[in-house]
Amino acid sequence: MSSDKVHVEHCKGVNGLDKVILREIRHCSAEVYLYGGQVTSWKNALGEELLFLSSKEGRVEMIITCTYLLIQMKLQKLPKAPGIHLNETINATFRPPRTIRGGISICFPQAFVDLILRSSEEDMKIWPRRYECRLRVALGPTGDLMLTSRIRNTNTDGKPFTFRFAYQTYLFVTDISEVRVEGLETLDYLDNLMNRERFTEQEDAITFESEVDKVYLSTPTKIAILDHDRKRTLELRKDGLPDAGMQPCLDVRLTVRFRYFAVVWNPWDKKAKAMADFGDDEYTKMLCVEAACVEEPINLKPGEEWKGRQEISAVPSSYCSEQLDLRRLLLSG
Ligand SMILES: O=P(O)(O)OC[C@H]1O[C@H](O)[C@H](O)[C@@H](O)[C@@H]1O
Repeated sequence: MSSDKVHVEHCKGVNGLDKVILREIRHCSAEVYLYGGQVTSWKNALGEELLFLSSKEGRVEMIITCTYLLIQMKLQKLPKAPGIHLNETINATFRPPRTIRGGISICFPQAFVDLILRSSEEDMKIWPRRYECRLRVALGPTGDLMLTSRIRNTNTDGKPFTFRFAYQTYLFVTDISEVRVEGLETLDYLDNLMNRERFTEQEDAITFESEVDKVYLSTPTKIAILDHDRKRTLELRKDGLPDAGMQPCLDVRLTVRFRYFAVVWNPWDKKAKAMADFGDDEYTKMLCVEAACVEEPINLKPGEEWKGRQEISAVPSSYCSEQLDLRRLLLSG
């Protein structure tokens, strides 16, 4: 790719670890490390960071292989549109879906990176299942951050396996006491701080005054996180997928709607102090809102593949939800 078109860049990050930077045309950006496939940065067009990263070093965990292989980096272009040609003497050949070389091509980029993680022999000792885990991290045309995961059972012994999944998304907020979460009101939740007992949310919107660790059930397709101080709303969507389905043949795709679960977590002051990889006051600057399948594990037979997806967009809080929908409709129409 020539330098004026570089929207995806593979480079070295902290401690020489490989990372990929995605840049969208209005200068929104996202960074993803091959180590863990972890998205460590997502910035809007003003260069403001929208994700939270702890200032402390993380813990050492016994985990299965966590360095993904980079399999594809792409600047996706719309097909170059055939124009209206008044001069019939031109001799180029136009034949959709082939592109037309010359004239003015309209490029509408959507940069993405595809990563893959496969079980190694070492992993088999810890979790004796063969799998292929694919992750696509993409920036949408308006700077939305889109994550798509596909997990495939590649067991050769005919055995199914089960797993749980979450996009543990640490959002940066200006001041947690000024944050509201909308879309989860009146829903049932399991409270992790009360032995996963089931309650019904009584508040009109969720606000934060103490530690929260809840798993909301049957959640809607959209959850809004309103950051009052920054006058910004983060909209998390976890739908837009075909219905869940299983077919009696190999190579089926299972699509699970993340709408069923959403984890909302903030450790608050005491737990923050007790966490070695978290600054004492950093709880005021973050909120975890996670699209997850944590209650019912996902079951995959050999050859089956599960797909999950999460999208987040950042918009000024002055947009009301109808305007959001209208804007999205106009952009997609
Ligand atoms: O420390 P970690 O394993 O990364 O988990 C951090 C937090 O993640 C989730 O949000 C869970 O609901 C919490 O119970 C947990 O404390």
